[in-house]
Amino acid sequence: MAPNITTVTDAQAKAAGGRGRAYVTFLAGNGDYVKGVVGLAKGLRKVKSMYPLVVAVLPDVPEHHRNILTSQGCIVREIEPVYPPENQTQFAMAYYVINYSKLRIWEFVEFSKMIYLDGDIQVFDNIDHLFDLPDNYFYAVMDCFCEPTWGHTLQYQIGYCQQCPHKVQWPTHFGPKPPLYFNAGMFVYEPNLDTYRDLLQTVQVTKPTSFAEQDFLNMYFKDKYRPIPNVYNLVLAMLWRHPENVELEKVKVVHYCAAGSKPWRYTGKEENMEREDIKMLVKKWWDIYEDETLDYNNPFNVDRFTAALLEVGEVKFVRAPSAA
Ligand SMILES: O=c1ccn([C@@H]2O[C@H](COP(=O)(O)OP(=O)(O)O)[C@@H](O)[C@H]2O)c(=O)[nH]1
Ligand SMILES: OC[C@H]1O[C@H](O[C@@H]2[C@@H](O)[C@H](O)[C@@H](O)[C@H](O)[C@@H]2O)[C@H](O)[C@@H](O)[C@H]1O
Ligand SMILES: [Mn+2]
Repeated sequence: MAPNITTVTDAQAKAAGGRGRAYVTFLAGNGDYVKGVVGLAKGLRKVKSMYPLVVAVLPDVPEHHRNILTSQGCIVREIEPVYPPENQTQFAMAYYVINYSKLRIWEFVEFSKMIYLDGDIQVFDNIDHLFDLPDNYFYAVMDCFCEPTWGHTLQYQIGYCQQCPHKVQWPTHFGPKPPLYFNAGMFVYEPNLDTYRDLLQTVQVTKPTSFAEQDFLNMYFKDKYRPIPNVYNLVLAMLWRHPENVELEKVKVVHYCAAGSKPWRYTGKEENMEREDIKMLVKKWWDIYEDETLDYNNPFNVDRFTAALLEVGEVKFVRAPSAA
């Protein structure tokens, strides 16, 4: 079984000399998103991240999926679902209703700082330095409003997008420009029990909207949000909506959120999916997913892992005599 993380209070953690750092993702259901999380775990290993990957799993994630994640070195943590109040909202995607459960990750106070990554994200360059960003803010990449999934909004209807605010100006008679809006597939945050309790209480008195927990988090962290460069979360639609804002060779994190772009389901049939850059990014994901040298229990990795620990002198490894 995965190591059990005990929840410590902030005071206890501070007394113990502070808390750790980790990446965290979210997994729901018994479907194929587990492949996304395995790919993410291997991608973080490939870029030699120093920090573990915690996977917050809903109760409906089957044992054998949890075992796969543990065998890939993930820390698997079961969470209870979070449901929004009864509502008539038409979510942009019906399944978005389960994404409110992401809010449970504010309870992981055994860690001082975490980077949340969707399961359909891959990290192609080391981003550990983001953990050193100043505390007390919420860091994420700005989203784009140009996809039809935004069809219900004024921004989309007048062609306004924060990624190119000078192309179509926000009409003054519409009132103040909308605050900067982030994509909630990747963000840097600090777990905190007071914030956690307030998030859960606030969600129950907030009318759900199209982008579910993403809209909610944007409303909740409006005053703490600080944008970080697009290279930390390339929302794929940027490739055809704002190519002038993308330098593909500099991109560190790719978010496979465009319709038809999930690598483990890719057919190339949906709109924009036949693009050469999409095909290249999907192949890059598969190259990592299928690379056995990146498996956690691969002898190559275990030796490297042992060497790293020995180097920092944290543990004394005494090789057991081989059973053979
Ligand atoms: O059936 C599902 C749907 C979503 N997710 C998780 O919820 C995140 C957000 O959903 P998704 O990435 O599909 O939303 P998008 O970014 O494509 O709008 C996923 O990345 C997964 O981590 C999951 O585990 N199982
Ligand atoms: O539950 C709401 C989701 O909203 C966001 O996805 C959207 C958003 O990025 C739109 O801007 C795109 O047009 C769309 O394709 C994409 O699915 C987050 O990526 C996801 O983690 C999750 O919060
Ligand atoms: Mn996503």
